[in-house]
Formats: sequence, C-alpha cells, structure tokens
Amino acid sequence: MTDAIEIRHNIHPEMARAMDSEALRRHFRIEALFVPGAVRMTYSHIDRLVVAGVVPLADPLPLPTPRAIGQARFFDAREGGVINIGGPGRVVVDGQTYPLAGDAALYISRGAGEVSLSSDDAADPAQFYMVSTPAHKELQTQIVDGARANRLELGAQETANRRTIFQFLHPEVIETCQLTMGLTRLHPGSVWNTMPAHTHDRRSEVYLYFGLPEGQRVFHLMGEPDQTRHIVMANGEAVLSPSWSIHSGAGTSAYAFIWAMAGDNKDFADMDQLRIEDLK
Ligand SMILES: O=C[C@H](O)[C@@H](O)CC(=O)C(=O)O
Ligand SMILES: [Zn+2]
Repeated sequence: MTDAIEIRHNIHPEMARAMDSEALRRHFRIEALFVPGAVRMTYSHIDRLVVAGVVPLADPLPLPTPRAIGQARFFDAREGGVINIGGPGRVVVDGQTYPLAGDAALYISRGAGEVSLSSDDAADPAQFYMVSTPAHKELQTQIVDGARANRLELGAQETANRRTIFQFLHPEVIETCQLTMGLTRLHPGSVWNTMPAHTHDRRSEVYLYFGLPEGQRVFHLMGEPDQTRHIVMANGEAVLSPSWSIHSGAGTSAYAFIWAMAGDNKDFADMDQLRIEDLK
C-alpha cells in the first residue's frame, strides 16, 4: 500500500476546542511521511494541500496519481515544491534530471508529466518532502538553491528564537500560482518559532519539523489565539494549520522546519500579528 493517500477533512475551530490530544493528532498531525522505499501522501481539504514524503532506495519511485487528485497525471492541474531533507538524490521531470539536496527547493509546474524520484545511494537515501496545491497556469519547473533564495535572519538569542529563514518559493524569487515554501533553521540554543504568533485567514499552512535530535520533541502550538492547544511533534512529522489557527512551536532542542502556504495571496507579510499577552 505504498501509494495510498490519506484524506483529511476540514475542522471547524469550535470542534477543535473539544478535541483531546489523540483527536488533535489524528486530524492535524501527519506521521510516517518518510518510509524507506515508499511514497506517502496526505490530501487535506484545507486549500487542497497535498503533503507527501518519498524515500527511494535502490530503485527510482514514480510519483503516483491517486484518484483523489482527480486528474490523469498528478501535475495536470497542480504545482508542487520539493525539498530533500535526506541524502543526495534527484528528481526526473519529463526526462530532465534535477539533482536535489540540502538547502534548495525544486518547483514543479502544472503540466509536468512523468515525475520520478531517486536516491544517489540507497544506504544514505534521499528523503523528499513535497507540498502541492492546485494551479491555474503553467510556469517554469526549476531549482531554487540557497544562493537564490531570500534569506532572513530573525529573532534573538535572548528570546531563544534566533533563526535563519530561506524563502525558496516566494514572489521575489520565482513565480508560482499560489504555493509559497521555505525552510527555517533554529540556531543552537534557540527553540521558539513564530512567537509572537500570527494567523492569516487568507492562507493555510503546513509545517514539517525535522533536524530534531533523537529523543527530542517540538511542542507545536495551534488553535484559535484564545483557545490554544498543543501537539507534541517528533522528527519528520508534519502538522496542518487551517486559516483560523496559530502555528508556532517550542522545541526541547533546536530543529528546522519547512513551511508551505497556499490561498488567496502569496504575500508572506500578510499576517495578523498577535500580542503574546493576548494568547490564551
Ligand atoms: O506565515 C509564515 C510562516 O508561519 C513561517 O514562515 C514562519 C517562520 O518560518 C518563522 O517565523 O520562522
Ligand atoms: Zn504563518
């Protein structure tokens, strides 16, 4: 069942208020994304985000098109962003090879046909993370590397939130239809992301937490600003953030995360900033 897709339905914030830890985890957390030799996909009805993990071993893995996608081929009406958090690998899109590793993202345009993913070394496999959203026009499939990305230095050591943000799929860097995507690395000793927190009703967001040392966890904060909840996240797990939810977190150590957004605009700064003292 490597090609199965899991469907996540929309949750009204009033329902989230009543959820216990188990229900919050079942509806919002995406686990087991990186299974050796497998493609794992989740389809969320928040902005129709598809979240996938692909770990090829000796053989390349073709990207499947589950029935939920509603098209003959995965990218017939979608775009996607791929970041590799594992060993070196490559993505082949219609015969063109894109080597992918480290701080870089591959943008895959609507209209791409055959997509297959490989690891250079099965003993150190690639771990491809992909987020895909509906797309209305064809653009240019291309790699955005760390040098091309917008780079922001945010936070401070004193508030334990010093972090470097790479904006790979960002309007100042590359044209996409609605997807924005990037990677944030916490500096050693910093543990907080996105505090003060924000919401953005115009967009949904999904976080993938990674680079977390063995035995450590991130307490991901979600919920309406005056009804916050937490989900304890392990390395390599993603969490869905509907438009009504904050998305912030504190780790028991430093970590990194990949964020991706989709919705009515691609304006990263269009956030409704919250004051820490207003959170409940
Ligand atoms: O809307 C923007 C997203 O929440 C993230 O980009 C925040 C983030 O990467 C950070 O503050 O470190
Ligand atoms: Zn956000």
